[in-house]
Amino acid sequence: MEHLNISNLSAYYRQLIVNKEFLVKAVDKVSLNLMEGEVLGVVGESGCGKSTLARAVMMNIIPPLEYIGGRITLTTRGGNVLELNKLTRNDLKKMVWGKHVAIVPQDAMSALMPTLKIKRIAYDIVRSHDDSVDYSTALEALRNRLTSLGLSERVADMYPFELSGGMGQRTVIAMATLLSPEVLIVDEPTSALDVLSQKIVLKTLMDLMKRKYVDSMMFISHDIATVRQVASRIAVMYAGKIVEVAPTEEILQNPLHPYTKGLMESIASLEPEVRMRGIKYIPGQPPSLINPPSGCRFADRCSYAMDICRREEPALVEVSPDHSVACWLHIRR
Ligand SMILES: Nc1ncnc2c1ncn2[C@@H]1O[C@H](COP(=O)(O)OP(=O)(O)OP(=O)(O)O)[C@@H](O)[C@H]1O
Repeated sequence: MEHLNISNLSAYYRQLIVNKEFLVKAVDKVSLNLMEGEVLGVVGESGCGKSTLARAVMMNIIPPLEYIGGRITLTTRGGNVLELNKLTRNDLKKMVWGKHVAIVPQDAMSALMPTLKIKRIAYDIVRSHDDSVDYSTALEALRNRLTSLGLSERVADMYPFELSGGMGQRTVIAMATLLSPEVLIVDEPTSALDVLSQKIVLKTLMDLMKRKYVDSMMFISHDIATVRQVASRIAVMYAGKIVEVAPTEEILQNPLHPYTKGLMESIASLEPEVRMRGIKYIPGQPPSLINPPSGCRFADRCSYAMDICRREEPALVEVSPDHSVACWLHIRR
């Protein structure tokens, strides 16, 4: 079953620079889908639009971000189809967020109210999606969820600052998925953690899938080495666009887009700095998203660039089963 279908999604930031308005095309005509049982990794370097994509998929559009166009459909376990881009913010809050699609944003832990205990925060989260739930039901659900994910139920009585980085992240994940949504989006869930905590958080995420607390996951990270451990498919994002999507092993063994190739080479590097930054192997910078080039956005950094690459934008095309790429080297004209 396809839980999420994203088609031609665009979301731009409206920015005022010296009294002149500009649009930052952070997510530009992105199409992706998410199947039941899969973890889709979304990778790309800092600033390519990953967090904006997460917000746009949820339709959590707050100025200066604007929804420009595209369709996001979510199919529930019961087979209902919700078109998220057609719902009001209030409907999304009541009917969709937390219940059918949840997000653990970047730095989620630091966004929690430090003066409230975890149980109170969890109750507020549940109530914002379903105001018929009473406090003791929510608390029992939280305790059960914490223990089934290997956390002590005592966590419920703690304040956010009492939790270590890894434990805090696992608690945030448990709270975000308390209502067992079909889709979970996690944005850089392990970036700020030490290696051991990273492993434990990844295990918690996999446990969520195994126990069917969530049915599918979008795992956003700049770090392919982490993504490859959990994702069944990987989508590579560059300058607001998806440039390649394929099953994890396929994209690791046979990357087609020159940008993806650069990213893959970086995983093999012995230098931690190169592994972290990913794209150091490819000279140059990504283009400005205010006025991106009209052809392929990677053309200026690409050693294979041809005339057409600077003239026309390549569409994301399936070149072999399940393997799509947006690159003129691989698209038949
Ligand atoms: N509030 C904002 N106003 C204007 N531009 C923004 C705003 N937030 C982000 N951007 C721009 O949108 C683009 C995409 O940013 P986004 O945070 O989605 O990227 P990212 O891939 O998630 O990067 P990172 O991993 O560093 O968070 C960047 O060029 C960024 O500068």
